[in-house]
Amino acid sequence: MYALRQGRFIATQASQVSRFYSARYMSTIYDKHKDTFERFGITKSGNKGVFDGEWKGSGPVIKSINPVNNEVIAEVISGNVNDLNTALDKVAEAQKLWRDLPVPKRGEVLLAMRQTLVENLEPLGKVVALEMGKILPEGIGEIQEYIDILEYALGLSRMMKGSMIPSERPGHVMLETWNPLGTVGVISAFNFPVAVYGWNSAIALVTGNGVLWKPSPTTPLVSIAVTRLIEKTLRDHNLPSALCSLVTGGTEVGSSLAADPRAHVLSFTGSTKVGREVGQVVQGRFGKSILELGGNNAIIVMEDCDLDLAARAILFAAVGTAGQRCTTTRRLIVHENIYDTLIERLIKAYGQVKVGDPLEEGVLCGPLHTKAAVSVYEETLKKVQEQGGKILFGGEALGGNFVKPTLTRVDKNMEVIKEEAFVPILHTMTFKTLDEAIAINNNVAQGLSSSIFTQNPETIFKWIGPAGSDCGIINVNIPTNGAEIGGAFGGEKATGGGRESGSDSWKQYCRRGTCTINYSGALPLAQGINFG
Ligand SMILES: NC(=O)c1ccc[n+]([C@@H]2O[C@H](COP(=O)([O-])OP(=O)(O)OC[C@H]3O[C@@H](n4cnc5c(N)ncnc54)[C@H](O)[C@@H]3O)[C@@H](O)[C@H]2O)c1
Repeated sequence: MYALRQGRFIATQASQVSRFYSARYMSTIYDKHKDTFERFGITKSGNKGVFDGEWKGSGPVIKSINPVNNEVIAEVISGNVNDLNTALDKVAEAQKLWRDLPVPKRGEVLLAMRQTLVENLEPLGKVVALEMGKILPEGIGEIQEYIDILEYALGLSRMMKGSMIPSERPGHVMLETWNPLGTVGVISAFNFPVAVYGWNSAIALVTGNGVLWKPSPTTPLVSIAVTRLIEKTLRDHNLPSALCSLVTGGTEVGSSLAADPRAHVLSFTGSTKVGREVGQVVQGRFGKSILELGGNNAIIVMEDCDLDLAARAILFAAVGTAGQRCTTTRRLIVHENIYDTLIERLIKAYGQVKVGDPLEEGVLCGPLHTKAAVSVYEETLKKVQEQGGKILFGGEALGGNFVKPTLTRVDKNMEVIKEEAFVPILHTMTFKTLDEAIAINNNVAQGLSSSIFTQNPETIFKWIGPAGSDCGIINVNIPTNGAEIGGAFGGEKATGGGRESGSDSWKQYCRRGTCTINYSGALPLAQGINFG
């Protein structure tokens, strides 16, 4: 029965995918979306990928590739280490002016940036979809996230406060101040080519810092588009536009930025492998790092849950963004009594998923970002089978960068499920007791996001308590993805320990000053020490 359904699914998918190559993409992507690119001053070639108050670029030419058909969209002259050096000096110069603005005045500038993004919401979302490969609603959602965090930062501009601390000495006052650190270097990953910059830059700016952005080398166009909008806003406010500088490029520029003491905070989003190196380099120079690294997120499904709700949540969390979110659900831990029922529903739901052009309505799963990711998909499934697991649904590359979202049946001890494969593969397994389920959830190196589906309050409080999930994000009755900007975002263990966005994450972008002011005219010492 399943085989039959699966067979029909493969045929439909294959015909859909081949249509992309033949009809839809005969004209070049750039020409087809010329108006959108021209709106941001992006041409087919010769785009300058460095901004430090002026547009330039002395590094190698990099190509932005459309993941739907691997056609070059446009070329960018990236930056090199010299460009980075100059840009870091320019940001530092601009920051001197910015740090002296009263914080609510900084908030006004952020409000204007928000307005510019609102006016460009759809076109920017489209550039994300074209360059990264995520579906259009998610591309637009990413820009919306940037808008949301700017609103949050505007609120912060009236609320970032220090505290008064009781002093043990008479006639003394102790207080805490929060001042900017200087420059925040942002190195971002391909999968959130705008939102990661938004989360960091909005908070870095409201706290009085300048920002230097090194985006993923595979998504340079949208970083140019965003920087142009920010540049205009800063100029409109008579502020030095180098405050938000950009240096596109690859490993060389990234590693130089990590090593440079002029980047007082280095916010790195990417793989655990690279993040481990970056973290050590920044620590070696006593800089501050915010590390947002890989995840291996699980959903636990308890017997007492609302199964409809769980099934719907799992589908989008595992298949959305073609499995290329740091918070994608990669492991499904299901109570043994409901496993068969849930898997049957999921297989049915997976059969309805439309894989295809991210700009087409109704498509839920776009292509993988690169061809190399297709090999990761195939190799992971090979390992599943070698280690004794089974493929329950999917398991096929569909041509180009397209793959079929896949469900596997694995044992909780298999090595393959300990790795983060950045593709739409969901490993399913069973458990008997809550303790066992929590142990499985925690038994991986990564600690980003986790969820439980249950209606039992005791289970909920155990899950969020000291013997519960060891992740930074601990959800109940919602999936592992879909974080709101109001909370602190980030994870433990090999996810790096960083926190971004809401709550008190803003403090990471600040120098904390503990100030003791003596107005007594005498000199009493702390701890009652008397030197006579
Ligand atoms: N935790 C989070 O918030 C979060 C969010 C998004 C993505 N991610 C993770 O990012 C990964 C996918 O993104 P990716 O493939 O772009 O990651 P990646 O590690 O390959 O690259 C990330 C960035 O690091 C740069 N880089 C590469 N080598 C460097 C070096 N030696 N020094 C400094 N910079 C260097 C790259 O040019 C890129 O800009 C996944 O593991 C995903 O889980 C995590």
